[in-house]
Amino acid sequence: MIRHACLTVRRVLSVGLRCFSHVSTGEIIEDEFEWTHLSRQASLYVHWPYCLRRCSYCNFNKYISRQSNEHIMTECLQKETESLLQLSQVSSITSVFFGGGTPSLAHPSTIAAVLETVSRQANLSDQAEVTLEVNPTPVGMSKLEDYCRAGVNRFSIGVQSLQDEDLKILGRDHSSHQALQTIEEARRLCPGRVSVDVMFGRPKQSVESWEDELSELLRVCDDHVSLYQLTLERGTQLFKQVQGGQVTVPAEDVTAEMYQCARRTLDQHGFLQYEVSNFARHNAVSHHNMSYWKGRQYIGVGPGAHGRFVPLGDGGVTREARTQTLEPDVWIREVQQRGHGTRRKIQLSHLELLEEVLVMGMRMSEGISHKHWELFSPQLGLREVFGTSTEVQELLQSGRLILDDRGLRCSWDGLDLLDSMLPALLVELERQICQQLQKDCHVDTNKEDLQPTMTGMLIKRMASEKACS
Ligand SMILES: C[S@@+](CC[C@H](N)C(=O)[O-])C[C@H]1O[C@@H](n2cnc3c(N)ncnc32)[C@H](O)[C@@H]1O
Ligand SMILES: C[S@@+](CC[C@H](N)C(=O)[O-])C[C@H]1O[C@@H](n2cnc3c(N)ncnc32)[C@H](O)[C@@H]1O
Ligand code: SF4
Repeated sequence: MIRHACLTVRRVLSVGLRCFSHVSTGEIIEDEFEWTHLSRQASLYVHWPYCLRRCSYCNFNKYISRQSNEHIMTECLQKETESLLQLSQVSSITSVFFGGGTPSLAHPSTIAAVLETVSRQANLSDQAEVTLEVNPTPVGMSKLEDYCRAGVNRFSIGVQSLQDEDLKILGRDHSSHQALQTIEEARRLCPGRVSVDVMFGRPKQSVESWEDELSELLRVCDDHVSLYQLTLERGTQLFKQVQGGQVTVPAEDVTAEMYQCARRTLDQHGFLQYEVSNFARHNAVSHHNMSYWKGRQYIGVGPGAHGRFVPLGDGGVTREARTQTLEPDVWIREVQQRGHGTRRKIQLSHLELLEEVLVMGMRMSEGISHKHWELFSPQLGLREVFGTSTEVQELLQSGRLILDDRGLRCSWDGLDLLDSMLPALLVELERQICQQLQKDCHVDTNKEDLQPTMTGMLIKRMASEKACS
Protein backbone atom coordinates (compact mmCIF):
# COMPACT_ATOMS: atom_id res chain seq x y z
CA MET A 1 0.00 0.00 0.00
CA ILE A 2 1.44 3.35 -0.99
CA ARG A 3 1.86 5.89 1.74
CA HIS A 4 -1.10 8.14 2.17
CA ALA A 5 -0.55 11.72 1.09
CA CYS A 6 -2.09 13.06 4.28
CA LEU A 7 0.67 11.58 6.35
CA THR A 8 3.18 14.15 5.23
CA VAL A 9 0.66 16.88 4.95
CA ARG A 10 1.75 18.45 8.18
CA ARG A 11 5.41 17.72 7.69
CA VAL A 12 6.02 19.29 4.39
CA LEU A 13 6.23 22.96 4.71
CA SER A 14 5.84 26.16 3.14
CA VAL A 15 7.68 28.49 0.97
CA GLY A 16 7.16 32.20 0.64
CA LEU A 17 8.12 34.49 -2.17
CA ARG A 18 7.46 37.61 -4.02
CA CYS A 19 5.42 37.11 -7.07
CA PHE A 20 1.77 37.76 -6.53
CA SER A 21 -0.51 40.61 -5.89
CA HIS A 22 -3.26 40.85 -3.39
CA VAL A 23 -6.26 42.95 -4.22
CA SER A 24 -8.08 44.88 -1.57
CA THR A 25 -11.22 42.71 -1.75
CA GLY A 26 -9.20 40.02 -0.01
CA GLU A 27 -9.20 37.99 -3.20
CA ILE A 28 -5.76 36.81 -4.25
CA ILE A 29 -5.04 36.78 -7.94
CA GLU A 30 -2.02 35.76 -9.93
CA ASP A 31 -0.91 38.92 -11.52
CA GLU A 32 1.70 40.07 -13.93
CA PHE A 33 5.07 39.68 -12.47
CA GLU A 34 6.07 42.87 -10.78
CA TRP A 35 9.11 41.87 -8.84
CA THR A 36 9.74 44.95 -6.75
CA HIS A 37 6.15 45.53 -5.80
CA LEU A 38 5.47 41.89 -4.95
CA SER A 39 8.61 41.34 -2.92
CA ARG A 40 7.09 43.83 -0.52
CA GLN A 41 4.21 41.53 0.41
CA ALA A 42 4.08 38.65 2.88
CA SER A 43 1.76 36.83 5.22
CA LEU A 44 2.48 36.69 8.94
CA TYR A 45 2.33 33.67 11.24
CA VAL A 46 2.30 34.23 15.02
CA HIS A 47 2.96 31.26 17.35
CA TRP A 48 1.42 31.09 20.84
CA PRO A 49 3.40 28.28 22.48
CA TYR A 50 1.25 27.39 25.49
CA CYS A 51 -1.43 24.76 26.04
CA LEU A 52 -3.54 23.79 29.04
CA ARG A 53 -2.41 20.21 28.72
CA ARG A 54 -0.66 17.85 26.35
CA CYS A 55 -2.82 16.00 23.85
CA SER A 56 -1.63 12.41 23.61
CA TYR A 57 -0.81 12.59 19.89
CA CYS A 58 0.71 16.06 19.51
CA ASN A 59 4.37 16.94 19.02
CA PHE A 60 3.94 20.51 17.87
CA ASN A 61 6.00 23.16 19.66
CA LYS A 62 3.93 23.67 22.81
CA TYR A 63 4.53 23.99 26.56
CA ILE A 64 2.35 23.77 29.61
CA SER A 65 2.84 27.10 31.38
CA ARG A 66 2.84 27.08 35.17
CA GLN A 67 2.63 30.80 35.65
CA SER A 68 1.27 33.60 33.57
CA ASN A 69 3.87 35.57 31.68
CA GLU A 70 1.43 37.00 29.19
CA HIS A 71 2.62 40.54 29.65
CA ILE A 72 6.21 39.62 28.71
CA MET A 73 5.05 37.33 25.88
CA THR A 74 2.97 40.15 24.42
CA GLU A 75 5.88 42.58 24.56
CA CYS A 76 8.20 40.05 22.92
CA LEU A 77 5.74 39.10 20.19
CA GLN A 78 5.37 42.79 19.41
CA LYS A 79 9.10 43.35 19.48
CA GLU A 80 9.85 40.40 17.19
CA THR A 81 7.07 41.38 14.79
CA GLU A 82 8.59 44.83 14.57
CA SER A 83 12.15 43.52 14.10
CA LEU A 84 11.31 40.96 11.43
CA LEU A 85 9.07 43.34 9.52
CA GLN A 86 11.91 45.86 9.49
CA LEU A 87 14.40 43.20 8.45
CA SER A 88 12.21 42.00 5.61
CA GLN A 89 11.51 44.27 2.70
CA VAL A 90 7.82 43.87 3.30
CA SER A 91 5.48 46.83 3.39
CA SER A 92 2.19 44.98 3.13
CA ILE A 93 0.89 42.04 5.19
CA THR A 94 -1.75 40.12 3.28
CA SER A 95 -2.91 37.73 6.05
CA VAL A 96 -2.18 36.95 9.70
CA PHE A 97 -2.53 33.53 11.34
CA PHE A 98 -2.38 33.02 15.13
CA GLY A 99 -1.51 29.36 15.66
CA GLY A 100 0.03 27.27 18.35
CA GLY A 101 -0.06 25.76 20.90
CA THR A 102 -3.37 27.20 21.96
CA PRO A 103 -3.63 30.85 20.91
CA SER A 104 -7.17 30.97 22.32
CA LEU A 105 -5.49 30.97 25.76
CA ALA A 106 -4.07 34.40 24.93
CA HIS A 107 -5.96 37.45 26.11
CA PRO A 108 -7.74 39.32 23.28
CA SER A 109 -5.65 42.38 24.17
CA THR A 110 -2.51 40.39 23.25
CA ILE A 111 -3.94 39.65 19.82
CA ALA A 112 -4.93 43.32 19.45
CA ALA A 113 -1.44 44.46 20.48
CA VAL A 114 0.28 42.27 17.87
CA LEU A 115 -2.13 43.44 15.15
CA GLU A 116 -1.54 47.07 16.13
CA THR A 117 2.20 46.50 15.81
CA VAL A 118 1.70 45.03 12.34
CA SER A 119 -0.43 48.02 11.32
CA ARG A 120 2.19 50.44 12.60
CA GLN A 121 4.97 48.77 10.62
CA ALA A 122 3.16 47.75 7.45
CA ASN A 123 -0.02 48.09 5.55
CA LEU A 124 -2.59 45.64 6.94
CA SER A 125 -5.78 46.03 4.96
CA ASP A 126 -9.15 45.82 6.76
CA GLN A 127 -9.96 43.04 4.32
CA ALA A 128 -6.90 40.94 5.12
CA GLU A 129 -7.69 37.50 6.53
CA VAL A 130 -6.84 37.30 10.25
CA THR A 131 -7.26 33.76 11.60
CA LEU A 132 -7.08 32.55 15.18
CA GLU A 133 -7.00 28.88 16.15
CA VAL A 134 -9.47 28.08 18.90
CA ASN A 135 -9.64 25.13 21.28
CA PRO A 136 -13.39 24.72 21.76
CA THR A 137 -13.48 25.06 25.54
CA PRO A 138 -16.02 27.28 27.34
CA VAL A 139 -13.25 29.77 28.10
CA GLY A 140 -12.17 29.84 24.46
CA MET A 141 -15.75 30.35 23.35
CA SER A 142 -16.37 33.18 25.81
CA LYS A 143 -13.56 35.20 24.24
CA LEU A 144 -14.55 34.91 20.58
CA GLU A 145 -16.41 38.21 20.46
CA ASP A 146 -13.46 40.06 22.00
CA TYR A 147 -11.09 38.42 19.51
CA CYS A 148 -13.26 39.82 16.72
CA ARG A 149 -13.05 43.27 18.31
CA ALA A 150 -9.28 42.81 18.42
CA GLY A 151 -9.23 42.29 14.63
CA VAL A 152 -9.72 38.55 14.09
CA ASN A 153 -12.08 37.76 11.22
CA ARG A 154 -11.63 34.00 10.80
CA PHE A 155 -11.66 31.17 13.34
CA SER A 156 -10.10 27.74 12.93
CA ILE A 157 -11.64 25.44 15.52
CA GLY A 158 -9.84 22.30 16.70
CA VAL A 159 -12.79 19.94 16.89
CA GLN A 160 -10.72 16.79 16.15
CA SER A 161 -13.59 14.41 16.93
CA LEU A 162 -17.25 14.48 17.86
CA GLN A 163 -16.93 11.34 20.01
CA ASP A 164 -16.44 12.14 23.70
CA GLU A 165 -14.72 8.84 24.34
CA ASP A 166 -12.22 9.55 21.56
CA LEU A 167 -11.62 13.09 22.83
CA LYS A 168 -10.61 11.55 26.16
CA ILE A 169 -8.21 9.11 24.51
CA LEU A 170 -6.70 12.00 22.56
CA GLY A 171 -6.31 13.99 25.79
CA ARG A 172 -8.39 16.92 24.55
CA ASP A 173 -9.53 19.67 26.89
CA HIS A 174 -13.13 19.88 25.65
CA SER A 175 -16.26 17.80 24.96
CA SER A 176 -18.03 17.35 21.62
CA HIS A 177 -20.98 19.40 22.94
CA GLN A 178 -18.64 22.29 23.72
CA ALA A 179 -17.17 21.98 20.23
CA LEU A 180 -20.63 22.24 18.65
CA GLN A 181 -21.46 25.28 20.77
CA THR A 182 -18.17 26.96 19.83
CA ILE A 183 -18.80 26.37 16.12
CA GLU A 184 -22.25 27.95 16.48
CA GLU A 185 -20.91 31.01 18.27
CA ALA A 186 -18.01 31.41 15.82
CA ARG A 187 -20.43 31.20 12.88
CA ARG A 188 -22.62 33.86 14.46
CA LEU A 189 -19.62 36.17 14.74
CA CYS A 190 -17.80 35.37 11.48
CA PRO A 191 -20.34 33.81 9.11
CA GLY A 192 -18.62 32.03 6.21
CA ARG A 193 -15.20 32.34 7.85
CA VAL A 194 -15.10 29.45 10.27
CA SER A 195 -12.96 26.38 9.69
CA VAL A 196 -12.93 23.11 11.59
CA ASP A 197 -10.00 20.72 12.04
CA VAL A 198 -10.93 17.08 12.32
CA MET A 199 -8.72 14.00 12.52
CA PHE A 200 -9.34 10.52 11.17
CA GLY A 201 -7.44 7.26 11.62
CA ARG A 202 -8.00 7.54 15.36
CA PRO A 203 -7.80 4.60 17.77
CA LYS A 204 -10.63 2.10 17.30
CA GLN A 205 -12.24 4.17 14.55
CA SER A 206 -14.08 2.36 11.73
CA VAL A 207 -14.97 3.65 8.27
CA GLU A 208 -18.67 3.50 9.19
CA SER A 209 -18.32 5.49 12.42
CA TRP A 210 -16.14 8.03 10.59
CA GLU A 211 -18.82 8.44 7.91
CA ASP A 212 -21.49 9.10 10.55
CA GLU A 213 -19.28 11.50 12.43
CA LEU A 214 -18.39 13.49 9.33
CA SER A 215 -22.06 13.72 8.33
CA GLU A 216 -22.89 15.08 11.78
CA LEU A 217 -20.07 17.60 11.50
CA LEU A 218 -21.24 18.71 8.06
CA ARG A 219 -24.69 19.47 9.47
CA VAL A 220 -23.24 22.09 11.80
CA CYS A 221 -20.03 23.32 10.24
CA ASP A 222 -19.44 26.40 8.16
CA ASP A 223 -17.68 26.60 4.78
CA HIS A 224 -14.19 25.26 5.51
CA VAL A 225 -13.01 21.84 6.70
CA SER A 226 -9.43 20.62 7.29
CA LEU A 227 -9.06 16.84 7.50
CA TYR A 228 -5.92 15.42 9.03
CA GLN A 229 -4.93 11.81 9.19
CA LEU A 230 -3.72 11.14 12.72
CA THR A 231 0.05 10.75 12.57
CA LEU A 232 1.77 8.70 15.23
CA GLU A 233 4.54 11.04 16.29
CA ARG A 234 7.59 9.56 17.98
CA GLY A 235 7.86 10.60 21.62
CA THR A 236 4.14 11.18 22.13
CA GLN A 237 2.06 9.25 24.64
CA LEU A 238 -0.07 7.80 21.86
CA PHE A 239 2.98 6.55 20.02
CA LYS A 240 4.11 4.70 23.15
CA GLN A 241 0.63 3.30 23.74
CA VAL A 242 0.48 1.94 20.19
CA GLN A 243 4.02 0.54 20.43
CA GLY A 244 3.14 -1.09 23.73
CA GLY A 245 -0.01 -2.66 22.30
CA GLN A 246 -2.41 -0.85 24.70
CA VAL A 247 -4.00 1.07 21.84
CA THR A 248 -4.53 0.11 18.21
CA VAL A 249 -5.01 2.42 15.27
CA PRO A 250 -6.67 1.52 11.96
CA ALA A 251 -4.50 -0.13 9.30
CA GLU A 252 -3.26 1.94 6.37
CA ASP A 253 -5.77 0.56 3.88
CA VAL A 254 -8.58 1.48 6.30
CA THR A 255 -7.34 5.06 6.70
CA ALA A 256 -6.98 5.32 2.92
CA GLU A 257 -10.63 4.29 2.63
CA MET A 258 -11.58 6.85 5.30
CA TYR A 259 -9.87 9.56 3.30
CA GLN A 260 -11.62 8.57 0.06
CA CYS A 261 -14.96 8.32 1.83
CA ALA A 262 -14.47 11.80 3.33
CA ARG A 263 -13.57 13.27 -0.05
CA ARG A 264 -16.72 11.83 -1.62
CA THR A 265 -18.94 12.98 1.27
CA LEU A 266 -17.52 16.50 1.26
CA ASP A 267 -17.94 16.67 -2.50
CA GLN A 268 -21.60 15.66 -2.17
CA HIS A 269 -22.07 18.49 0.33
CA GLY A 270 -20.68 21.07 -2.09
CA PHE A 271 -17.17 21.29 -0.66
CA LEU A 272 -14.43 21.63 -3.21
CA GLN A 273 -11.16 19.94 -2.32
CA TYR A 274 -8.58 22.62 -3.02
CA GLU A 275 -5.65 20.94 -1.26
CA VAL A 276 -4.73 17.49 0.04
CA SER A 277 -6.30 18.19 3.46
CA ASN A 278 -8.49 21.21 2.82
CA PHE A 279 -12.03 21.63 1.56
CA ALA A 280 -14.07 24.77 1.05
CA ARG A 281 -17.46 25.78 -0.27
CA HIS A 282 -18.56 29.23 -1.40
CA ASN A 283 -14.90 29.91 -2.15
CA ALA A 284 -14.02 30.10 1.56
CA VAL A 285 -10.41 28.94 1.00
CA SER A 286 -7.78 29.87 3.57
CA HIS A 287 -5.80 32.72 2.04
CA HIS A 288 -3.05 32.33 4.58
CA ASN A 289 -2.46 28.68 3.83
CA MET A 290 -2.77 29.31 0.10
CA SER A 291 0.12 31.72 0.41
CA TYR A 292 2.26 28.83 1.75
CA TRP A 293 1.24 26.49 -1.04
CA LYS A 294 1.75 29.17 -3.69
CA GLY A 295 5.30 29.84 -2.53
CA ARG A 296 4.79 33.39 -1.36
CA GLN A 297 6.83 35.12 1.32
CA TYR A 298 5.84 34.72 4.95
CA ILE A 299 7.22 35.91 8.25
CA GLY A 300 7.11 33.67 11.33
CA VAL A 301 6.97 35.26 14.77
CA GLY A 302 7.04 33.54 18.18
CA PRO A 303 8.78 30.45 19.58
CA GLY A 304 9.42 27.85 16.89
CA ALA A 305 7.72 29.84 14.13
CA HIS A 306 9.28 29.59 10.71
CA GLY A 307 9.32 31.95 7.79
CA ARG A 308 10.49 32.41 4.23
CA PHE A 309 11.45 35.88 3.17
CA VAL A 310 14.18 37.94 1.60
CA PRO A 311 15.97 39.95 4.31
CA LEU A 312 17.40 43.38 3.72
CA GLY A 313 21.09 43.67 3.14
CA ASP A 314 22.06 40.74 0.96
CA GLY A 315 21.39 42.46 -2.30
CA GLY A 316 17.70 41.79 -1.90
CA VAL A 317 17.51 38.61 -3.90
CA THR A 318 18.00 35.51 -1.78
CA ARG A 319 15.16 34.04 0.16
CA GLU A 320 15.94 32.65 3.60
CA ALA A 321 14.29 29.82 5.51
CA ARG A 322 14.17 31.05 9.10
CA THR A 323 13.23 29.25 12.31
CA GLN A 324 12.76 30.97 15.64
CA THR A 325 14.07 29.50 18.91
CA LEU A 326 11.73 26.79 20.17
CA GLU A 327 11.77 27.15 23.95
CA PRO A 328 9.67 30.15 25.09
CA ASP A 329 11.89 31.31 27.99
CA VAL A 330 15.02 31.19 25.83
CA TRP A 331 13.17 32.87 22.97
CA ILE A 332 12.00 35.65 25.35
CA ARG A 333 15.59 36.31 26.47
CA GLU A 334 16.81 36.47 22.89
CA VAL A 335 14.06 38.85 21.84
CA GLN A 336 14.78 41.06 24.84
CA GLN A 337 18.51 41.08 24.05
CA ARG A 338 18.58 41.40 20.27
CA GLY A 339 15.04 42.10 19.10
CA HIS A 340 14.34 38.69 17.63
CA GLY A 341 14.81 35.01 18.40
CA THR A 342 15.90 33.69 15.03
CA ARG A 343 17.77 30.46 15.78
CA ARG A 344 18.45 29.25 12.25
CA LYS A 345 18.56 30.87 8.85
CA ILE A 346 19.43 29.15 5.64
CA GLN A 347 19.74 30.85 2.30
CA LEU A 348 17.75 28.87 -0.21
CA SER A 349 19.51 28.05 -3.46
CA HIS A 350 17.58 28.29 -6.70
CA LEU A 351 17.15 24.52 -6.73
CA GLU A 352 15.94 24.42 -3.11
CA LEU A 353 13.44 27.15 -3.83
CA LEU A 354 12.09 25.25 -6.85
CA GLU A 355 11.88 22.06 -4.79
CA GLU A 356 9.70 23.82 -2.25
CA VAL A 357 7.56 25.40 -4.94
CA LEU A 358 7.07 21.93 -6.44
CA VAL A 359 6.32 20.08 -3.19
CA MET A 360 3.93 22.74 -1.92
CA GLY A 361 2.30 23.50 -5.27
CA MET A 362 1.49 19.85 -5.99
CA ARG A 363 -0.57 19.72 -2.81
CA MET A 364 -3.17 21.98 -4.40
CA SER A 365 -5.84 20.39 -6.60
CA GLU A 366 -5.13 23.04 -9.22
CA GLY A 367 -1.43 22.09 -9.07
CA ILE A 368 1.17 24.37 -10.59
CA SER A 369 0.23 26.44 -13.61
CA HIS A 370 2.84 27.21 -16.28
CA LYS A 371 2.64 30.87 -15.37
CA HIS A 372 3.14 30.16 -11.67
CA TRP A 373 6.18 27.96 -12.36
CA GLU A 374 7.70 30.52 -14.70
CA LEU A 375 7.71 33.12 -11.95
CA PHE A 376 10.22 30.97 -10.12
CA SER A 377 11.85 29.26 -13.06
CA PRO A 378 11.86 31.56 -16.07
CA GLN A 379 14.49 29.49 -17.87
CA LEU A 380 13.13 25.98 -17.57
CA GLY A 381 9.41 25.47 -18.08
CA LEU A 382 7.36 22.63 -16.57
CA ARG A 383 7.42 20.66 -19.85
CA GLU A 384 11.17 21.05 -20.16
CA VAL A 385 11.73 19.84 -16.61
CA PHE A 386 9.25 16.98 -16.47
CA GLY A 387 8.31 16.21 -20.09
CA THR A 388 11.13 13.81 -20.93
CA SER A 389 11.65 11.62 -17.86
CA THR A 390 10.60 7.98 -18.18
CA GLU A 391 9.46 7.81 -14.55
CA VAL A 392 7.34 10.92 -14.92
CA GLN A 393 5.93 9.56 -18.21
CA GLU A 394 4.84 6.44 -16.33
CA LEU A 395 3.02 8.56 -13.75
CA LEU A 396 1.35 10.51 -16.55
CA GLN A 397 0.30 7.31 -18.30
CA SER A 398 -1.05 5.85 -15.06
CA GLY A 399 -3.42 8.82 -14.92
CA ARG A 400 -2.23 9.91 -11.46
CA LEU A 401 -0.34 12.90 -12.80
CA ILE A 402 -1.45 15.43 -15.43
CA LEU A 403 0.79 17.70 -17.48
CA ASP A 404 -1.19 19.75 -19.98
CA ASP A 405 -1.81 23.31 -21.15
CA ARG A 406 -2.86 24.32 -17.63
CA GLY A 407 0.27 22.99 -15.97
CA LEU A 408 1.25 20.10 -13.69
CA ARG A 409 -1.16 18.60 -11.15
CA CYS A 410 -2.38 15.41 -9.55
CA SER A 411 -5.56 13.76 -10.76
CA TRP A 412 -8.29 12.97 -8.21
CA ASP A 413 -6.73 9.54 -7.61
CA GLY A 414 -3.21 10.94 -7.71
CA LEU A 415 -3.73 13.49 -4.93
CA ASP A 416 -4.05 10.63 -2.47
CA LEU A 417 -0.73 9.24 -3.67
CA LEU A 418 1.24 12.45 -3.88
CA ASP A 419 3.91 11.26 -1.45
CA SER A 420 4.76 8.33 -3.66
CA MET A 421 5.09 10.56 -6.76
CA LEU A 422 7.20 13.33 -5.26
CA PRO A 423 10.54 11.49 -5.26
CA ALA A 424 10.41 10.95 -9.05
CA LEU A 425 9.46 14.59 -9.61
CA LEU A 426 12.19 15.88 -7.30
CA VAL A 427 14.87 13.70 -8.87
CA GLU A 428 13.92 14.96 -12.32
CA LEU A 429 13.88 18.57 -11.18
CA GLU A 430 17.34 18.23 -9.70
CA ARG A 431 18.70 16.51 -12.80
CA GLN A 432 17.35 19.20 -15.11
CA ILE A 433 18.50 22.11 -12.96
CA CYS A 434 21.98 20.61 -12.64
CA GLN A 435 22.16 20.12 -16.43
CA GLN A 436 21.07 23.69 -16.94
CA LEU A 437 23.73 24.83 -14.52
CA GLN A 438 26.35 22.83 -16.40
CA LYS A 439 25.27 24.38 -19.67
CA ASP A 440 25.30 27.87 -18.20
CA CYS A 441 28.73 27.46 -16.66
CA HIS A 442 30.13 25.36 -19.55
CA VAL A 443 31.53 23.07 -16.90
CA ASP A 444 32.40 19.58 -18.04
CA THR A 445 31.31 17.88 -14.85
CA ASN A 446 30.34 14.24 -14.68
CA LYS A 447 26.55 14.12 -14.47
CA GLU A 448 26.71 11.52 -11.73
CA ASP A 449 28.48 14.03 -9.49
CA LEU A 450 25.43 16.21 -9.57
CA GLN A 451 22.93 13.53 -8.71
CA PRO A 452 20.26 14.27 -6.17
CA THR A 453 21.80 14.69 -2.83
CA MET A 454 19.45 17.62 -2.41
CA THR A 455 16.26 15.62 -2.04
CA GLY A 456 17.43 14.24 1.27
CA MET A 457 18.29 17.72 2.47
CA LEU A 458 14.94 19.12 1.42
CA ILE A 459 13.01 16.38 3.16
CA LYS A 460 15.13 16.87 6.28
CA ARG A 461 14.65 20.62 6.34
CA MET A 462 10.94 20.43 5.70
CA ALA A 463 10.39 17.63 8.21
CA SER A 464 11.94 19.75 10.92
CA GLU A 465 9.34 22.41 10.27
CA LYS A 466 5.71 21.70 10.67
CA ALA A 467 2.87 23.75 9.50
CA CYS A 468 -0.59 23.11 8.63
CA SER A 469 -1.45 21.56 5.50
C1 LIG B 1 -1.04 22.01 16.39
S1 LIG B 1 -2.77 22.17 16.57
C2 LIG B 1 -2.93 23.80 17.18
C3 LIG B 1 -4.37 24.22 17.37
C4 LIG B 1 -5.07 23.84 18.64
N1 LIG B 1 -4.21 23.79 19.77
C5 LIG B 1 -5.79 22.52 18.53
O1 LIG B 1 -5.31 21.53 19.04
O2 LIG B 1 -6.84 22.51 17.92
C6 LIG B 1 -3.32 22.34 14.86
C7 LIG B 1 -3.90 21.09 14.27
O3 LIG B 1 -2.89 20.13 14.05
C8 LIG B 1 -3.51 18.86 13.94
N2 LIG B 1 -2.61 17.86 14.56
C9 LIG B 1 -1.85 17.99 15.66
N3 LIG B 1 -1.18 16.84 15.91
C10 LIG B 1 -1.53 15.97 14.93
C11 LIG B 1 -1.19 14.61 14.63
N4 LIG B 1 -0.35 13.90 15.40
N5 LIG B 1 -1.74 14.04 13.53
C12 LIG B 1 -2.59 14.75 12.75
N6 LIG B 1 -2.95 16.01 12.99
C13 LIG B 1 -2.43 16.62 14.06
C14 LIG B 1 -4.83 18.95 14.68
O4 LIG B 1 -5.89 18.67 13.82
C15 LIG B 1 -4.91 20.38 15.13
O5 LIG B 1 -6.17 20.93 14.96
C1 LIG C 1 -2.09 22.25 11.32
S1 LIG C 1 -2.48 23.81 10.73
C2 LIG C 1 -4.24 23.89 10.87
C3 LIG C 1 -4.82 25.11 10.23
C4 LIG C 1 -6.29 25.06 9.97
N1 LIG C 1 -6.65 23.83 9.38
C5 LIG C 1 -6.72 26.21 9.08
O1 LIG C 1 -6.78 26.06 7.87
O2 LIG C 1 -7.01 27.27 9.60
C6 LIG C 1 -1.97 24.99 11.85
C7 LIG C 1 -0.74 24.70 12.68
O3 LIG C 1 0.41 24.62 11.86
C8 LIG C 1 1.51 25.21 12.52
N2 LIG C 1 2.02 26.33 11.67
C9 LIG C 1 1.41 26.93 10.64
N3 LIG C 1 2.22 27.87 10.09
C10 LIG C 1 3.36 27.86 10.80
C11 LIG C 1 4.57 28.62 10.75
N4 LIG C 1 4.80 29.55 9.83
N5 LIG C 1 5.52 28.35 11.67
C12 LIG C 1 5.34 27.39 12.62
N6 LIG C 1 4.21 26.65 12.71
C13 LIG C 1 3.24 26.88 11.82
C14 LIG C 1 1.00 25.69 13.87
O4 LIG C 1 1.26 24.73 14.85
C15 LIG C 1 -0.48 25.81 13.64
O5 LIG C 1 -1.19 25.62 14.83
S1 SF4 D 1 -3.14 19.45 19.67
FE1 SF4 D 1 -3.37 21.62 20.13
S2 SF4 D 1 -4.13 21.68 22.24
FE2 SF4 D 1 -3.33 19.65 21.93
S3 SF4 D 1 -1.24 19.76 22.71
FE3 SF4 D 1 -1.15 20.10 20.48
S4 SF4 D 1 -1.23 22.29 20.23
FE4 SF4 D 1 -1.90 21.84 22.34
